[in-house]
Parts: sequence; structure tokens; C-alpha cells
Amino acid sequence: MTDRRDPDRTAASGCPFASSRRQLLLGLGSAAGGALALSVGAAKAEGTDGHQVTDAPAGDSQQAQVVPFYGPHQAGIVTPRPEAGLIVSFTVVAQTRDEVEDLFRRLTERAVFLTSGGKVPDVDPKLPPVESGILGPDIAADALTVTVGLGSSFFDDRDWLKPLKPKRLKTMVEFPNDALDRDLCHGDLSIQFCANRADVNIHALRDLMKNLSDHLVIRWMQAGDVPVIPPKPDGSSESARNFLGFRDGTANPDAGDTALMDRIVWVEAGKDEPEWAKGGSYQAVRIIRNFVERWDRTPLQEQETIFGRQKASGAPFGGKVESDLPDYAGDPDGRLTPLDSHIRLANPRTADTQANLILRRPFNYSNGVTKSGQLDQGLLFIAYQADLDQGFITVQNRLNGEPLEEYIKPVGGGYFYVLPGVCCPGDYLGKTMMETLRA
Ligand SMILES: C=CC1=C(C)c2cc3[nH]c(cc4nc(cc5[nH]c(cc1n2)c(C)c5CCC(=O)O)C(CCC(=O)O)=C4C)c(C)c3C=C
Ligand SMILES: [Fe+2]
Repeated sequence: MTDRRDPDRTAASGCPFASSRRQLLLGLGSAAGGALALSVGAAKAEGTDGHQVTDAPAGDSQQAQVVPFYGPHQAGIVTPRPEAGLIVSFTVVAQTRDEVEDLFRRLTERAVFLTSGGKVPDVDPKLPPVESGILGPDIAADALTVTVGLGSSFFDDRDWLKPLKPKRLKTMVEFPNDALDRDLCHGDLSIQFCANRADVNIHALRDLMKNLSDHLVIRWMQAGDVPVIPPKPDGSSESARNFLGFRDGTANPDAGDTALMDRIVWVEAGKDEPEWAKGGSYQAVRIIRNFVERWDRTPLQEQETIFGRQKASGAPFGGKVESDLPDYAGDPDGRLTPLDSHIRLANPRTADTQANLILRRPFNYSNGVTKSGQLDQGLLFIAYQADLDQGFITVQNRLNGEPLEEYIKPVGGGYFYVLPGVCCPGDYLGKTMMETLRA
């Protein structure tokens, strides 16, 4: 276990987490492996950012799982990915400094309650119930995380905020294979909900909608899920499959590696970003439809060539198991792994392209059927990086024109800046930003 405390924060913040050990997440080999640590009843595990995953005293072990809200970074990024995900994009009505501060304070207050769980207060039956009631009178945390990001328009539409905009935050523009539906794109504020069950995410959303209706209006949303696969008896783990039948998450950077996450995911002090943004991260969201009927009629060999991996095992060509590494240096002409395969374009594994690593946290989605009778299924792609240009945008530009494009169509999404974490009671989301303005 390594102690990688951030000396700046430890000294300056006085926050309780700052002096706690930031252990590696127990048994966490990858983001997918992390999900295992959480779901398979690890009574207590600590993420790379000081978020301890604990079991609360009541409820069954799954429902009682708490991913603490407080920490230098928001939870829901390097913390284990549970089964259900939901991204909601909002238009923010709040305009003035006081209104925006009120939004952040109340959003923080609700997120603290929802992510820790508790009892719904009784109310005079002549009044409307305090909340939806869809989880019953005892709210279980169920590993819920609530991760808040801000879109470019949030800064652009408020003159007083323009000077504080994160350097690389911009409005997502169309890539060549995109067919973006503007009703499914962008937004002032994003909330990523992740939990063991979809109804926990919906409950949290309903709570925020009820309590923050004066500040937030939903623009679009997309839910998804991904099975959490328990580790094998020998301790090894396998990634869940996407709706094209391939294991997805295999080569994701290790979310348990603090130094790596500090380099590729978190905006740190000293980078050319506003000081307030330290501890945050860029979030790229893409709703990518999969043409599954066409895919299911494509020969297996062609499918594998498109991805550059074996479908059954997830192993790279020439390898046996999912965790084997592809050897591109020994295959410069792409005889084994085609140069235009998805994995080779996404990560050519050269010294230079180490700067383009991203942390993926995708979910599969199924939205029923289109008007023309095709299954409307795909990938809710979510990725985090310290530098949006070097990360998602560079990787997507390398993927432009890839053979996989015949089977996928990005239709929505957006870019957001995930706010730094909330250290402790009294702190609130966006406080560093708001205090910069008041200074
Ligand atoms: C711009 C970033 C990426 C988009 C968009 C994207 C879409 C997408 N991916 C799959 C399926 C797989 N992706 C895999 C690996 C992989 N994908 C990206 C990036 C994007 N994918 C990266 C950086 C990597 C890792 C490459 C590496 O380091 O070797 C894989 C292989 C297994 C894995 O490592 O996860 C699959 C399968 C789909 C279906 C999709 C859009 C619908
Ligand atoms: Fe991919």
C-alpha cells in the first residue's frame, strides 16, 4: 500500500480525508476489476482518491454499500463501476452568483444524503410526500455515486463566469461519422449517476428534480447497464461484454494506480488550468448507436479483425487470455493486428501516444425499437481525462474512418468539466470556483 497524499491539500484544506491513507483499491486491477471489488461484498475497500467503499450497518450487503461522497475528487470516476449508469444533461436556470451558489450548495446537500442513505422523514398526510417513495421509507445507498460536471455553455452564458472557464472545455463538434441529434447533445450541467440498481439512479434523479426544480431543467438523458462479473476462484477477472459481444474494458488503465490516475485523469496544480479546477477532470460522453442487426450478420473473423481481439476470450491476436498484451513493435505492418483495427488505432502503444490514454466507464444501452423496426441499442461511452484535447479528441480523431464505423453511429453526448471533490461537511461542489470570484 502506498501513501500518495497530496501535500498541498493535506496542508491547506484541513479536510478529514486529507490525512487518511490513500490506499490502492483492494484487488483492483482495472476499472472492470474494480467493479468486482465492490460488488462481491468487499466489506471495505478504498479507491485511489480516498473514497472508502464501505458497508453501512443496515440492509443486505449489496444495498448497504456506500461510496463516500467526500474526497479530493468526486466519486464515480476511479471508484468501481457498478451495474447501472445514467447520464443526465441539464439546462441551468440559475444566472446570478447567488443563484448559482444556491444551486451548488443544495445539490451537494442532496447528493450527500442520497449517497449515504437514510430514512425519509414522515410528513403530514395532507401534504405531498417528501419524495417519490420509489425506494420505500428507508433509502439504501446501494453504491450510488453522483458526479457533477459543467458544460461550456454554463460559462459562456454567464459573463461573470467566463474568466474561470477550464482551458480545454469546449462544445462537442461533429466527427465525420457522427449524426448528432441536437436534442441529445451538450448542456450546462451533467450528472452521472452510478449505482447497483437502475431504480436507485432514477430515485436520485427524481429527488434532485423535486428539490432543484427552480435551478435545473432536464435537456436529455441516457441510461445504461453493464453486468458485474465476479472474479474467478484464482483471483483473475474478465471484462463484461458490450452489445457487439466483445469484452469491453480490457485495456482500460488501472484505476487503482494513483500515480497513473493523477497523470491521465485528474487536473493537477501546476497545469495550465485555473487554480480552482484542481482535482477535477474532463468528461466526454457519447451516445453511440450500434447497428446490431448488421453486426450479427457479419462473419466472426471480420468482427475480430475490426476490433483486433478474439471475441470469445478477449485476448489480442497471438495471445491466449484477455490480459495478454498485443505486441505492435513486433508486428509493424499489422499482419497480426491490423493497423486499422479499433484497438490499434485507439492506442498504438508508442511512447508518444501514452499522452492520449483515457479512463473509460461505458454502459450498454437499449432504447427499444426505432420507427423502422430496428433495435435501438448501443454504447453509452463515458471517458475521463486530464486533457480533453490530448485524450478523447485525439483518440477519436485517430479512430475516424475505422472499419467499425460501418456498424456504429454516434448520435449524442457532450463535453463537461467534472468539478473537484467536496472535502467535508461545510464544503460544497464548485466552492473553489465560487470563492475565486469572491476573492
Ligand atoms: C474515442 C474513444 C473511443 C470510442 C468512441 C470507442 C468506441 C467504442 N469502443 C467499442 C469497443 C471496444 N473498445 C475497445 C478498446 C478501446 N476503445 C478505446 C476508445 C474508444 N472506443 C480505447 C482507448 C480502447 C483501448 C485500446 C487499448 O488500449 O488497447 C475494445 C477492446 C477491449 C478493451 O480494451 O476495452 C472494445 C471491444 C465500441 C463497441 C465502441 C462504440 C460503440
Ligand atoms: Fe473502444
